[in-house]
This record gives sequence, structure tokens and C-alpha cells, in this order.
Amino acid sequence: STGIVAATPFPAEYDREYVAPVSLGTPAQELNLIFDTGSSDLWVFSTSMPAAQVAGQKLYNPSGSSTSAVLWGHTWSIQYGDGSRSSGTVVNELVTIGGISYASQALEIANGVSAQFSQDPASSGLLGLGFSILNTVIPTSQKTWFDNVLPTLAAPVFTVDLKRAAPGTYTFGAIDASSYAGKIEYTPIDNSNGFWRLQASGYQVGTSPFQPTTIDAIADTGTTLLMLPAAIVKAYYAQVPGSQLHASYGAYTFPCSAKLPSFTFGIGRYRGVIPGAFVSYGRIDATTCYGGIQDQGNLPFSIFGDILMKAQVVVFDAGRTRIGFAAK
Ligand SMILES: N#Cc1c(N)n[nH]c1N1CCCC1
Repeated sequence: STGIVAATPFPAEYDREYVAPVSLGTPAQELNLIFDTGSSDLWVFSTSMPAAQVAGQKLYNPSGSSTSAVLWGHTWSIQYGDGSRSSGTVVNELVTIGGISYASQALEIANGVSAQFSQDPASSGLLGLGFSILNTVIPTSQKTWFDNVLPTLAAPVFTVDLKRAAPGTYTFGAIDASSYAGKIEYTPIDNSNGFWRLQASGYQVGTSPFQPTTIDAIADTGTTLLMLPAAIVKAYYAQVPGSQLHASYGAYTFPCSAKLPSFTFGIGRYRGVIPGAFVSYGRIDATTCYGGIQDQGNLPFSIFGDILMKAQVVVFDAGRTRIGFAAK
């Protein structure tokens, strides 16, 4: 089987996150979830949550589904890198994405979420697309939906084609040859820590010479920005007049009137180009804009988040434990 769903950015002009529809239970309850290659829990807002923590999100109601079955004694609790959290209980449920169904998917229902989630009306939860070792359900960890449907897919892959301020696609079980230009360049991933972790071969700022250097990064659709080592970030903004490491934001900002250089990353001999315009993440005030490239700080790896993804077609190949990039 193969399946395709739209990946819609929210808020429309800022691409802070991308959500896609997931169908739960019988009769179907369709919720928009963040598809996140940097985590491995499938969890949803539910009717078990306090009203004070809900603000417009659609809620999954297990009692309204004839196919939900409590996974007795199982709970989950997750905290993301930005400090956001959620937790709750677990049911087995029919979960369908792009027409691909799995009848007894571990579906984690929230009975509590942190403010970042409560204040985000666009997302009713997350679909983890990382490796199942990261799943937080106890006493027995559960498989991701992708892991469960893998044997039924025409090819053991999913493809991410995010776009800037426009709907893109997540495709399961196939690679749409018409979605990209040239060849897909693959590189092995290390999934031992549950991430799609790769080594890029270097970078280039604008038209300056390519700098060969290994960049140890995870491909993470759940992270908005491109988080890189301090030296690379410094080299990038050195080419942006008026940019600064803003004391109060603890992040690089620049004058919205600045012309931003492109950022190129290497995968082997392949060069992936992020247009300068993609590096403007959003306006802070009348004249100041927030950089889409930021310092990874004390993270143990870089994060190739949405700012990079939206410039490429990215193939997550579980069959051959590799990841592929192509221009579009
Ligand atoms: N922080 C963070 C983060 C990450 N590195 N991957 N996914 C994340 N989130 C998903 C929803 C909230 C944060």
C-alpha cells in the first residue's frame, strides 16, 4: 500500500509547525497532528483532559469509538526539547493515514498537556516518526504507526515534502519521482538513539567557498528551525549586515530589510541549497526579524528542522537505514 496526506503549515506565514490529518477509531474521528521524526509517541488531545487545557483543539473521544480498547495498566509521559510536556493513558485503536490502516495501534490519550500545546489550536497531538526505542509508554513500550504498517507498504520508506507557507505532503510507501529535480542523494543514518541521525559533509554561506566539516545532525520535522554549531551560525550571520545575537531573545535577529545569503549543506558531494528567504523565520517588531538558523547550544547534535526540510524532498528509508535528499 501507499498513502499520501497534506502537510499544512501553521500559522500560515510562519511555518512554525506542519500538521496532517489522521483518522482514529470507528466511526472515524479525524484530528490534525504534528508529524514528528524526532519523537516516537502517537498521542492526542482527548475528552479526558481538563477544559482549562483545551483551546480549540479537536478532542479524541475513546467512548465514541467501537474499536478502542484500553491497554490496561499502561501510561505515558513525554517531555520535548523545548520543555513542552504531555502524559496520559493508552488504548489500542484503528489508525488510518492516507488510506493506510493499522487496526490495533497504541494510541496515547492525553489527560494533561503543558501550556505550549494548550495554546496551539492547530495541533491535536503528535504522530511520532522516530524509531520505536524512543517510545515512552510503560511498562511496555509501543511501536510507532510507521513501524506497524511497514510490512504492508509498497516500499519501506516515507517521504517528506514540506513547503514554505504552502501545503506540502507526507507520502508513505513511495517516492513521487515528479516531486523532485535531479537525483536523490542518500547517506546512512545511525538509529541507535532512536533518531534519524546523519553526518553532513560541510556547509557554505551564500557564494562563499564550501567548508568541508562533519555536521552530526538529526532530521527532525518536529523542530521549526535549523540548529547548528555556534561557529557555523556565526559565519552565516557575519554575512548579514545588522544581524546580532540578541541579548534578550538569546537568538540571532537581523533587520527585516537585510538580503539574506543562502545556506548550503553537503551530503557527500551533493549540495542542498536553502534559499536566503527561507532563513527569515518571522517578524519580531516593525524592523526586526528572527533568524531561521540558530545555535544548537549544548545539544549533542545539530537539528535539521523545517527550515532545511522545506527546501528539499527528504526520503526516510527505514528499509536501508538511510536518508535521502533531493532538490525541488
Ligand atoms: N523541542 C522539541 C521537539 C523536537 N526536537 N522534536 N519535536 C519537538 N516537539 C514536538 C512538539 C513540541 C516540540
